[in-house]
Amino acid sequence: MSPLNPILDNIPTTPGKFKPEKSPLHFLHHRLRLHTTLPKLTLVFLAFIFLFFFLSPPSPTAPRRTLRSTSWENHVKSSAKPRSRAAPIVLVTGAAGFVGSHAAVALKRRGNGVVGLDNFNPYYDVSLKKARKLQLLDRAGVFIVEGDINDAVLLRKLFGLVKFSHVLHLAAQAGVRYAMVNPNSYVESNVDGFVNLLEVAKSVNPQPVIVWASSSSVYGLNSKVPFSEKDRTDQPASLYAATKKAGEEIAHSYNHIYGLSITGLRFFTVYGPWGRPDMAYFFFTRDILKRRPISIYEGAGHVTVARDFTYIDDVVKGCLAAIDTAKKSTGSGGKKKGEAQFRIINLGNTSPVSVNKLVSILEKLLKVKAKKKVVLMPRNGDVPFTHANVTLARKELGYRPTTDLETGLGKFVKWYLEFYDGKKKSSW
Ligand SMILES: O=C(O)[C@H]1O[C@H](OP(=O)(O)OP(=O)(O)OC[C@H]2O[C@@H](n3ccc(=O)[nH]c3=O)[C@H](O)[C@@H]2O)[C@H](O)[C@@H](O)[C@H]1O
Repeated sequence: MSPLNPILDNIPTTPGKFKPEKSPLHFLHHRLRLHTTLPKLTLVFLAFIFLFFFLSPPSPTAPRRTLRSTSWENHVKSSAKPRSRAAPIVLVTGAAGFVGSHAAVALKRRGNGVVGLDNFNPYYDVSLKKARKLQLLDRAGVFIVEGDINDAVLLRKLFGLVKFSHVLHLAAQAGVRYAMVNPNSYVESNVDGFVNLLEVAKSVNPQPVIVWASSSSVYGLNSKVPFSEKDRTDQPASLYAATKKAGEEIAHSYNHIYGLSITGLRFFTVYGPWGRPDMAYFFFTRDILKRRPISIYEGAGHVTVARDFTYIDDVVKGCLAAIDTAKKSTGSGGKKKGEAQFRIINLGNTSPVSVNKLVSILEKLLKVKAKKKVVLMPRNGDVPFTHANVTLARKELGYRPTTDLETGLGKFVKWYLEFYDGKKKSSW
């Protein structure tokens, strides 16, 4: 794991990189030419202390706790300072992710205190996550701690440093199809990690409000459209969907037992600049530009596959409105003091577009004809159709999506061409 906090960049990461013949002990010994036993022993002791503090390997997930640890703590505290006393102070998990980076920047820009947390895992190109950190978060003044939501010690440390009023929990193992490749990663992040976060959140005082990302995939095989929060969600089509649904049930139990105020937002296929390379619109763009064939799924009986593609700025507005409209948690120190708010809200675009149409928009924007292969949708967790009913989002959050797919993809393509051409890095 590479150190991402600039102040910690020069600390050796692995003991194996340390060359004994150039150790501080050797250096001091050589320079001082000590001949008596007592000073030698003192020197050995001092050297041992030095080696212990500076060269002990960090835990794989927690920030490096070295003699300089106060530096990262100070960064956390200063990033958490809101512009005005009444403004929210938000811990954003998954802050180097697609939605997380945009949301953290938007919160900071409007004057909230914001601290990011992200484990920079290699599910997709880590350099894109690092670029989001450098070009979005650092520029906006959001400090990001490299760590994992499964690290309870780190979470408690963060809550000890800052009285977070809200957690915007966006850290997750995303992607529908990858769940067949690495099922355990979904349980680890979306179930274990979420429980770990809620355990810490319920026990601190004051308890923060939790706003978190669920998914349209919980509707699974539901065929009643548009999808309303009242529709059944007990037929997941993928393990990803099952873990998001589990998250909703877990959230309910923590709300019920401990008085945590929790809002789950069901995101519908979010896309836009700085997006995720594992998503179809993103890798279709890469493959069309590289003149590689792309597979367009269709359902049995030539049924068109479609998604309610939702532009990132609309989703971010929904996240911020969820923070602003959430009622406070009622518990303290792990004890419920009264009923707390529990919400589940769709954040979609309300106008599904077929994958065929998505591709034709990309062809127009990229000025390249795609090499299309129409294939039967594999049994890999995909569902044929999503369509959000956002009546509740409008009522609760004042949510009104404003970006159609053509406009949103135009912004994505502009970013994509600048980012990858600018980096002269066309393959990943
Ligand atoms: O809202 C969600 O809950 C999820 O949204 C997203 O999943 P999806 O809606 O499946 O998006 P994405 O993979 O971009 O496929 C888009 C379309 O292209 C079709 N598709 C896909 C691949 C391919 O090769 N061909 C193809 O036609 C495919 O069948 C689909 O119709 C997030 O990844 C997920 O993390 C979760 O947040």
